[in-house]
Amino acid sequence: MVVLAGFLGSGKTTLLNHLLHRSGGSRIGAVVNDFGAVEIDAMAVAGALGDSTVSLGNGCLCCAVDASELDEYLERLARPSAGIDVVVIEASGLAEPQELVRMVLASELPDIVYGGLVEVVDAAEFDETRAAHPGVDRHLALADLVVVNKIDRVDDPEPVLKTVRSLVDRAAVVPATHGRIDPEFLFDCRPSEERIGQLSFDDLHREEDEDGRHTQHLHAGYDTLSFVSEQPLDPRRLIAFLDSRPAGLYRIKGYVDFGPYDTRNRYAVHAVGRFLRFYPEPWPAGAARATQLVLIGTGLDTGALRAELEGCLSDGAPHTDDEAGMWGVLRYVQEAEDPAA
Ligand SMILES: Nc1nc2c(ncn2[C@@H]2O[C@H](COP(=O)(O)OP(=O)(O)OP(=O)(O)O)[C@@H](O)[C@H]2O)c(=O)[nH]1
Repeated sequence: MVVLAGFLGSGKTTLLNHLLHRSGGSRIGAVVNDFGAVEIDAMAVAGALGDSTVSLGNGCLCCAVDASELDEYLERLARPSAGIDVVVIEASGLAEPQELVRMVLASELPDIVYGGLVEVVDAAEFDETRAAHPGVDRHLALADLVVVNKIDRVDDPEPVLKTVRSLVDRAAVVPATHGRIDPEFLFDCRPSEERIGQLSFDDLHREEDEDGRHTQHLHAGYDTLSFVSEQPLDPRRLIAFLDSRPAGLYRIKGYVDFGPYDTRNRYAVHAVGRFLRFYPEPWPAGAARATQLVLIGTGLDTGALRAELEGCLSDGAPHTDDEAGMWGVLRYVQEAEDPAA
């Protein structure tokens, strides 16, 4: 069992998808823990995994009451007939990794072996994330492997790599772009006995008891908004909304239906801090045409945001004379970018 954690939008799902495509002979199962009522992450990996994905849906895995709940999911993936070698638990971007590690260590399933904590870091947003959330340092100190992702977004990766190395406790620090790390590296990443000692149940409980379980979780101060609509969105209105998004709105993910503006494709959307990208992809056969978005941030007026998103709904006007309607969106589509390549 490998626990995959990292702050919102750092690239956990991207890394998981890379592992799924490059795992060689190993079979990988995944437990996807999303934050928000719409299971965007589960949708993003489901195609690649089929029956080997378990999605925990709404809520946060680190707040699950006990390990037995997790065991229920793991049992499905760990049974020999599933033929799965490695299970990756992708934590929501706001999860507390030590809670997840504690739950894996507490698993009563005989076949479950804890295989380490992988933390993904967004190299481009690292300084700001740390400044806003000092808890991130604590997470890095617990990690067995730190993937410093999005190296392509920084001019000089050395300063961030140096800072990360100063925060880890013997963990390997690997720079990466689009989560492309050697899977062998990750699967071999077993914690030494010393590390298990460091992450003993006692230590983890102690931390929990002293500080209170929920109050210090990263997600305690976060607002989330899930927006679902079967009515397509108007591309110009959505771009106007995104261009003026409030600073506290740190993360947006999901799929957008632009209706008649592009009947063939849905548009996966990712905003992380200042970063915004659309990824058009053909609608999967049989998929319901709908927009599904999750917005996460601090100090959000979720009622006002919902109203603004409702204001982005298309009024159904024909667009035949409006070829330029999608230009704003296409500005944020990157050509020939294939995260899985
Ligand atoms: N430029 C660049 N973008 C990346 C890289 N890795 C991931 N991304 C993009 O960053 C965005 C967020 O990636 P995800 O993999 O969804 O991040 P996540 O950590 O699973 O996000 P949460 O589930 O919200 O915590 C997507 O638009 C990715 O395509 C990278 O190395 N470079």
